[in-house]
Amino acid sequence: QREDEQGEKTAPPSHQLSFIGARCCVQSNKRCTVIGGSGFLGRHLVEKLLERGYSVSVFDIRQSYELPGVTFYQGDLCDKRTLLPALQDVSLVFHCASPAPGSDNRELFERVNILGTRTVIEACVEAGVQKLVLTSSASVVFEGTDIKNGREDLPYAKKPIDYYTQTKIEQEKLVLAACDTEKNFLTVAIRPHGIFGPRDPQLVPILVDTARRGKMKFIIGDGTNLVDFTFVENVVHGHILAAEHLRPSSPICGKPYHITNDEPVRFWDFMSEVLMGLGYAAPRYHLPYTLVYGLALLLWLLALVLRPLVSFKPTFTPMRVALAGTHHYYSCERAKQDMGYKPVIGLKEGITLTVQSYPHLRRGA
Ligand SMILES: NC(=O)C1=CN([C@@H]2O[C@H](COP(=O)(O)OP(=O)(O)OC[C@H]3O[C@@H](n4cnc5c(N)ncnc54)[C@H](O)[C@@H]3O)[C@@H](O)[C@H]2O)C=CC1
Ligand SMILES: CC(C)CCC[C@@H](C)[C@H]1CC[C@H]2C3=C(CC[C@]12C)[C@@]1(C)CCC(=O)C[C@@H]1CC3
Repeated sequence: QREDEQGEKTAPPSHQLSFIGARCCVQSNKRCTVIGGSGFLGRHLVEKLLERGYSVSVFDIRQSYELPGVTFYQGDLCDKRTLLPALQDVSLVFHCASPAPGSDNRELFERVNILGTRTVIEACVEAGVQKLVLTSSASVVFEGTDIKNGREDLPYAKKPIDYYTQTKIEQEKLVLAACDTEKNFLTVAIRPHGIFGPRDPQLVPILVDTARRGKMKFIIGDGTNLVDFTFVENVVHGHILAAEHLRPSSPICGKPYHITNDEPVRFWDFMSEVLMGLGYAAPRYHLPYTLVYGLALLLWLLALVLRPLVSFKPTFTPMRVALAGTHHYYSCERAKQDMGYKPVIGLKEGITLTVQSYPHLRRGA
């Protein structure tokens, strides 16, 4: 093990890692914990970290898989006592836990994303963790109107489109404000957008379910709006780059970074390609954006009023309609400059890999 100019333990070149990793223990600066590691992004991150010679622990409210070499800690991140054991002797923590965006449960979002993140920061400091990488979201600046090539200096949304976004804003502010080079506690926030890939529980399953119910016939608006969809491996790559560039002298300390595929695509072309890849027809008929948004708002209000009596979940929520009918794509120039980010998988290849990974969602399966 070597030491760099900051006195930090550094890893040997990556070709040595598998050899050393196979034979003995992993260096202390390669011990990390992934909070939310049972989830879609979390599990992909865990797999890549293992591949790169890290020793990985997972902290999550549920355990969704087993992997040799991964220690699981099950618990709620809002509870510091259960969280602390998962952070012992760890120098790096990834925080990618959140309630699902579709849950519309204000109390839950506030508890987990705001109070819980405060707890994560306190626990990291108490346990002597040196680096915290947060999975934020590019949506923290999205208010339901067009964003074209948005950079990180856009202001946070003043009117966030839902509780998920509102609490992701607070979460990001907390983590970035906690960055303290004097105390050697360094933080950074990664803002991905529209993550897709194998095992995604959201985008493709919701899309297929909507198609199977015969509701995927319409294009909201004129269909030319450009959006970022980011293949999960690129998001993982951005997280690992951020962790490895996080040093006291680095420009990335305390900053947010957009991580995208850097290939904005028409929202409806992307949806059509996924649908057709799985054997479903692409949507064809156009509906005016304002009409659909108004209807979605009405349905959402109705669901809210009727909640004590009946529970129903509309497919076309105002949030989904806004995401489907506006431009929202982001520049990842800052990540390219400060940490040499470049997507590792192109959009076309990402779509192919994703479609292939869902044989059970194919038409007729
Ligand atoms: N999926 C997407 O398109 C995008 C996701 N993100 C962010 O990426 C992160 C990961 O998202 P996904 O992997 O898609 O979601 P996911 O739902 O698959 O994973 C989230 C994980 O957090 C865990 N979790 C939730 N509450 C917890 C609690 N109280 N204590 C411990 N663990 C808890 C869940 O059990 C789950 O395993 C989230 O922070 C999300 O906000 C950001 C941008 C886009
Ligand atoms: C029914 C159809 C009109 C739309 C089906 C696809 C949608 C489920 C997805 C399209 C864009 C996605 C997206 C997210 C969730 C899934 C979609 C709405 C996020 C809200 C997930 C969390 C984030 O941080 C931002 C994402 C933006 C894009």
